Amino acid sequence: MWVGHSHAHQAVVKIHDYLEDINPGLSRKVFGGVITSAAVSYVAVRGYRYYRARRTVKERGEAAKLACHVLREHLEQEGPVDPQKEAMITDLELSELKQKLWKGELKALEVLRAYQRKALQVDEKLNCVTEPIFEAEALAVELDLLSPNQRKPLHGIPVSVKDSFNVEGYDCHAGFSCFADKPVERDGDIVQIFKSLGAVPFVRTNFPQGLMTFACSNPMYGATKNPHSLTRGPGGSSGGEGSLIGGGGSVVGIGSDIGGSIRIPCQMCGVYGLKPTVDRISNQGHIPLMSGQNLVRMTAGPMARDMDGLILVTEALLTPRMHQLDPYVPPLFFQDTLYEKKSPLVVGFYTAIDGVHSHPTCVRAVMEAKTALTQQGHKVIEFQPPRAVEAVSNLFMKACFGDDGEETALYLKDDVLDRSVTFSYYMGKLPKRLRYMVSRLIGFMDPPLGQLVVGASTPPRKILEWWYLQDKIQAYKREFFAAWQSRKLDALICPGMPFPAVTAGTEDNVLAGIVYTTLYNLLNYPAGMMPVTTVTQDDLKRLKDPSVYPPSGALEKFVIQDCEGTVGLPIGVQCVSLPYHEETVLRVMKDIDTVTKTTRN
Ligand SMILES: CCCCCCCC/C=C\CCCCCCCC(N)=O
Repeated sequence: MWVGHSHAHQAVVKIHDYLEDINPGLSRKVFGGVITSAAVSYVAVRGYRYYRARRTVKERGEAAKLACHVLREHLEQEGPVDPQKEAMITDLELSELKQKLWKGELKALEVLRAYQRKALQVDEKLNCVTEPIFEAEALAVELDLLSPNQRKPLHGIPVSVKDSFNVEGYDCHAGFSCFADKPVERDGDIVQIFKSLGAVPFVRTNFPQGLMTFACSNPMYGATKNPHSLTRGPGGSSGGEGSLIGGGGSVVGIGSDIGGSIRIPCQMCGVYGLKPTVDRISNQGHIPLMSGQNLVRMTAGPMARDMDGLILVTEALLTPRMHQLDPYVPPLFFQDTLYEKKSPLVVGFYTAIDGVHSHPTCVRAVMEAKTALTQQGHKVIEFQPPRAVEAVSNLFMKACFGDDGEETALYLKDDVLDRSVTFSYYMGKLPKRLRYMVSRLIGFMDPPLGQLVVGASTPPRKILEWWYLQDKIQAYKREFFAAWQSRKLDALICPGMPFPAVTAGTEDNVLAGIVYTTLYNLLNYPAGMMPVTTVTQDDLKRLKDPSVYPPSGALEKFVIQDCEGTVGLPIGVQCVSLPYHEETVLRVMKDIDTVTKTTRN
C-alpha cells in the first residue's frame, strides 16, 4: 500500500517536473484542471444518480396509483353492485366468511370484489394499499370452479400482503429505488402457502422505507394514516396491514416482525396479530434486509380483524406444506393439545418496564386482561423481566445495528430519503466517536433512548466480539428462562407498546417504546397482540398526574404533550409464551378476548 502510494507520488512529481520543463506554470493549470474535472464528474455522477432515483420513486408511486385506478375502473365497468350484500360480506368475521364460502353460499369472486372495492375505498382515506394484485381475479374464478369436496381450508378468503413479501411479477423493494423495477420471479413461501390453502392474495400494503422503524412512510407511496385518527400513524413496519385491516378493508393479512413490526400496528390500529417463533412460519421470500444477521431474525406472521380469524389462519398455516417448502421449518404442526388444554395456566403479568413508563390505558388494559384470565380460572401472578432495557440496548441493538447502519446506507446511497429513517441514517453517518457522544447527550434527555443508541453505536468490531455477543444473548435467554421457570409460568401478559398511536411523523420521539416488543424478538419467544380497550378521558386525566405517569424523560413528556385527541384510540395487550408455544399464546389471547370483547368501550 505504502509502496504503491510512494510510486504514485513519484509519478506525480515526474509529471510535474516534465510539465514545468515544457512551460513554467503549466503543471498548475493541468493539475488544477484534472482536480476540477474529477470533482465536477463526481458531483455530476452523484447528482445524476439522485435524479434517477427521484424519477424511479416518482414513477413507482404513479404506477401504483395508476394500478389502483385501473382496478377501480375495472370494477366500475362490471356493472351494478349490491352495496348491501357487499357490506354484509365485508362485515363478516373470518370464521363466518369461511363457512359461507365453504357451503357455497358465497362465491370466491363476489367476496374478492367486495374486498377489492372496500380496500380501494379505505385506501383513498388512509393510503394503506401500495398496489392491487391483479392475478387475484383469476385465482377466485378458478376457485369457483372447484367442486365442494375440492375446497381447501381458506377457500376464497382474500388476504392482504405486506409489500416486503415477494409476489410473483411484482417489485419487492422496501422503498429503496435500487431494488425497484425488478419484478420477482416467485411468490414468497407464506404467499405460496396461503394460495395452496385456497386463499386469494389481493392487495399489497404499505411500510416504512427499510422497515426498521415503526413509522409507516416511504418516498414512493407516502405516509399511511391510522384508521382511528387521520392525524396519527398506524405504527409499523407492517403499518399498511394494520391500517387496512383496522379500517375494514381486509379481514386477514401477512406482516413481518423483527422488533415489533406486527405487534406495534396491531396496538395502534386495534387488530390482532401473532409474531411467531423464528422459523415456525417460513420467512423465505421476504426482502432480505439484514439477512446475514442471524442473532435476531425477522419472522413472518398473520394479522387479522378478529381473534377467531387469527386462530383459524394460524392453524391453517402450520401445515406440512410449510415444512415441505422450507425444511428449516420444524415439522411441528398446529398443536391442538396445547390450544385445547383445559387445565388452568399460570400467567405472569407486568404493566411497565423499568425506565419506560406505561400510559395509564396500557396499565388498565393489562389489568383488565388479568381480570379476564382470572375469571377464566387461570392463576395470574406478577413477573418482571430481568434488566429489559439493558438487554435490548446491549444485545438487540448491537445485533441489529452491528453493521453501523452500513447496509441501509448502501441501499440509500443517492436515493430519496424518507423522513422516517433520517434519524438512524444520519446517526449511522456520524463518525463513531461523535455518534457515541451524541448518544450520550440523547441519554440526558431520554435515558432509555440514550442507552439504546449507545448500544447501536458500540457494535462488535471483530468476529470474536460477534461470537461473544452471541454468547451474551444465549446467557440472557437462559437468565430470562430461569426467571420464567422460578415463577412456573406458562405465559405472560404485558403492554405491547406503552402508548397509543402518536401523531404521524413524530415516532422518533417515542422510539424507546420498542423495548416492550423487541425484548421478545431478542428472546425469540412467540408474542401476540390484541386490542383490549380504548383511551378514555379519565385515562388522560391520570396521564397528566405525575404521581401516576411521571414525566421522567423525553418520551413521557412527549406522550403527555401528544395526548390531545387520543380518546377512543385502541390499546392492546401483548401475550407471550415459550418458543414453539404459539398455541398457548393464542389460547391466552382467546380467553382474554372472550371476556373483554363484550365490554370493550
Ligand atoms: C448505526 C446507527 C445507529 C442508529 C441508531 C438508531 C436508533 C434507533 C432506535 C430504535 C430503532 C429500533 C427499531 C426497531 C423497530 C423495528 C420494527 C420492526 N421492523 O420490527
